[in-house]
Amino acid sequence: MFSHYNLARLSSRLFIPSRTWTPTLSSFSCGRRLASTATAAKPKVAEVAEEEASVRYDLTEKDVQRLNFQRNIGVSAHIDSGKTTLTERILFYTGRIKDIHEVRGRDNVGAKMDSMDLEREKGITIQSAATFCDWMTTDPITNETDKYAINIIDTPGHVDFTIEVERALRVLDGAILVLCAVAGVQSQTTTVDRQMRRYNVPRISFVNKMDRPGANPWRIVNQIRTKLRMPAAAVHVPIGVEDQFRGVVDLVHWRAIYNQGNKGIEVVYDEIPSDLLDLAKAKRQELVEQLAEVDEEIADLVLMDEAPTNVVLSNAIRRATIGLKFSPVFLGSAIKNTAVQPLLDGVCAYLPNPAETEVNAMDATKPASAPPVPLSPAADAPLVGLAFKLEEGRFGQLTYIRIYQGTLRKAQTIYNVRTGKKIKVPRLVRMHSDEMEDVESIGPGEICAMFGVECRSGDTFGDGGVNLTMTSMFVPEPVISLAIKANGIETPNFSRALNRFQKEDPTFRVHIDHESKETIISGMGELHLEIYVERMRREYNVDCVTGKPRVAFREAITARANFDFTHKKQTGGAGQYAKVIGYIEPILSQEEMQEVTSGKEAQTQVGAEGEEVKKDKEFINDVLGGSVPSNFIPAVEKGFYEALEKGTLSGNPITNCRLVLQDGGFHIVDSSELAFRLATIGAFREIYRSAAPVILEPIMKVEVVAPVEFQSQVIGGLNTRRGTIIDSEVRDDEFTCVAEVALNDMFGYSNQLRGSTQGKGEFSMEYKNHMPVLPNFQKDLEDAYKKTLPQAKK
Ligand SMILES: Nc1nc2c(ncn2[C@@H]2O[C@H](COP(=O)(O)OP(=O)(O)OP(=O)(O)O)[C@@H](O)[C@H]2O)c(=O)[nH]1
Repeated sequence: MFSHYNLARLSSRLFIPSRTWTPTLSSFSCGRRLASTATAAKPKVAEVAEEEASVRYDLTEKDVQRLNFQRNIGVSAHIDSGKTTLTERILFYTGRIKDIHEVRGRDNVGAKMDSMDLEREKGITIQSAATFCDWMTTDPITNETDKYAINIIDTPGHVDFTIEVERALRVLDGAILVLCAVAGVQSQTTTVDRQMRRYNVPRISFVNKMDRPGANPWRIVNQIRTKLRMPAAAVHVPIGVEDQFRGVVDLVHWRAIYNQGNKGIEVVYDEIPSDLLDLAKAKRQELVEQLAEVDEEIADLVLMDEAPTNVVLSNAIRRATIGLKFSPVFLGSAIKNTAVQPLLDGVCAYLPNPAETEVNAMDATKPASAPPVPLSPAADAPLVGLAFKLEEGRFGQLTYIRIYQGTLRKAQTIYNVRTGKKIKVPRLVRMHSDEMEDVESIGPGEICAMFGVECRSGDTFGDGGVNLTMTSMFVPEPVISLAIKANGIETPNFSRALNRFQKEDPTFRVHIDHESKETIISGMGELHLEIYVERMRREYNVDCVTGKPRVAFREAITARANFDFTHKKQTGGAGQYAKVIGYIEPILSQEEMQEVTSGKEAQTQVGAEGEEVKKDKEFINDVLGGSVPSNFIPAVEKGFYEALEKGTLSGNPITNCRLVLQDGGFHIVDSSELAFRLATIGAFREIYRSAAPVILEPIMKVEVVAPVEFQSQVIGGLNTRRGTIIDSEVRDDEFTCVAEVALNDMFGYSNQLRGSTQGKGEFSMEYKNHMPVLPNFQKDLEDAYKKTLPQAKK
């Protein structure tokens, strides 16, 4: 048996090809260093790592052999960069599909990974799709061929479906960041970059669309360095540009790579064309220099004026990539079937295997502050798996699960750690987009799906051996909402569909407005909600009428206010009596609040019990001496959270608020849970205005791309919408402008942009954060809300 940390040494003795690990002590120690870098954002890992080595389950030789040739990767990018087109090629070259079908292709089949009818009609990816394939790669140094098993998740690019990217990255070990060779780093690229950083996901970059007029890979490499602040260098030089693009120079192994045969299926290696030799030498030197900035071994060689060998270079790229310090940049054109296979070789060579990613869980039996428990991808260890995505399939609920530790078997009894419920796994499948393959068991480090298992997205499963729960993923707050009702008589399918979608997608929320009795759905954008309304019609046969989309405003207090409130009611029979004393205050400063809402830190987390823990709402019980009996404290807490549901300024939920209960009073007969709940709500409403509340609105980062001649119209249009221009870039005949605009000012923008650019402008927007509205607008919102209140209507 071998300890987890001995993996590197063991690998060297057993089977690891030279390109994946340098079998020396230095690679071992580097592995440790990288592990701690990779988990820098997670608490107390360093302390734990030292002690926990003995707690970790040992890996067997079989484990190591399997894990070394296993990769779990995601393909993420800005909308329309070519992720689905690229994944289609990957599936074709790995033999997973027999032919290539294009997104919006003339054959009307559509790409494999866009399996929903809606996706094929709209030509966009809505849900992430999982698949797996095997890739045979030949080591250019040893000439040995190895088979790698790759799980791939293709994620949507549109920001409205950002949760799909979020949950995919949560369970992946590495990613391909796709960029367009013309547009480069776009708004959604920065979002994906942030998400990759949040989950410590190493990435290789792929500059796609090298065949497009205006393709310029060097500008894109530069943008990765400056805009994403990620040290990067190309590992390829293009052979031919734009429509002449026909292959790449491999700078690491010093050779030319071309595609031949049907749809580029054959990879041909050749000498580097003589006219590219100088450029290739300069770019290899640039690669070495960039690596020297982040890797000691290469830095030492550079200092001694020595050139690294191909093996040394390749190992350094791997180390630095896994260490989240560097991104190698590959070039290609998915649509022209050029240089996709070298990217697959790059996935195997430079992205980590499941054992190289440090993963921690929380002990569900201990408080949240207890140190995390590191997991080990050993097949014989107790099972720990995370359900990261739910989907309604033809045969019931399909639950996607990533196994972190142990083995999941068909017919095995497993436990949902949150609910403690026992479940027998009825059916286990490996997913290939909408098709599936039945399997008997799934080992650690793999992704599969179970049928007929009731759970929530984010639940952890175990086999009873350990009681561990995985930490949560970031769930952004909804920015837009609309009222919805069935067209005609409401059937049970109406609520069935809404329940289903809420369970699948944590960014989709449903609530009933108690005053207007309307059902309100909220989400990440108009398209997001539109897709669900359409799915209700198609999948549940429910035609819906929707109201006008409304911005999801929020309220927040900005100052502390003390309360001393008595709730008293005497109406004949038993009375009601409760007294509460304490204060409310903001938890975070304005700046901190903006950080939280922009997702730099997880705002909504799932605690040990699986319940949502809102970091921006907190109740503290500071009562001493029993002035409020302990059995009434939960009622005070409940009342507080109830009061937060609806602020009295505009009727929107209140965030960033802490209530501290310090004192109170009770009556031996008349006090009850109801009385304390009502007393807290009363106290809160009474002093709310003294806590200087403000209304917050979602601010969006808007990116517009249009031909240069329309630049002034576009900027003028954004200015009239009170936008702040934060970046703009002019390329040959196109320009990009990035602005921050309040979502409330963005309604109707697509029509305006179409009109002012003769239909040639495009825009995308993503949620940035919530900010206080201007005082006059706050007054308008308050007045409008007052008119909707029952007393105003009388
Ligand atoms: N010129 C050129 N066009 C490409 C290339 N790859 C993809 N495209 C085109 O770009 C468009 C978008 O491609 P998709 O594969 O749907 O992009 P995506 O990133 O998956 O899109 P979403 O999932 O909706 O974000 C399609 O019209 C493709 O044909 C390429 O290498 N060169």
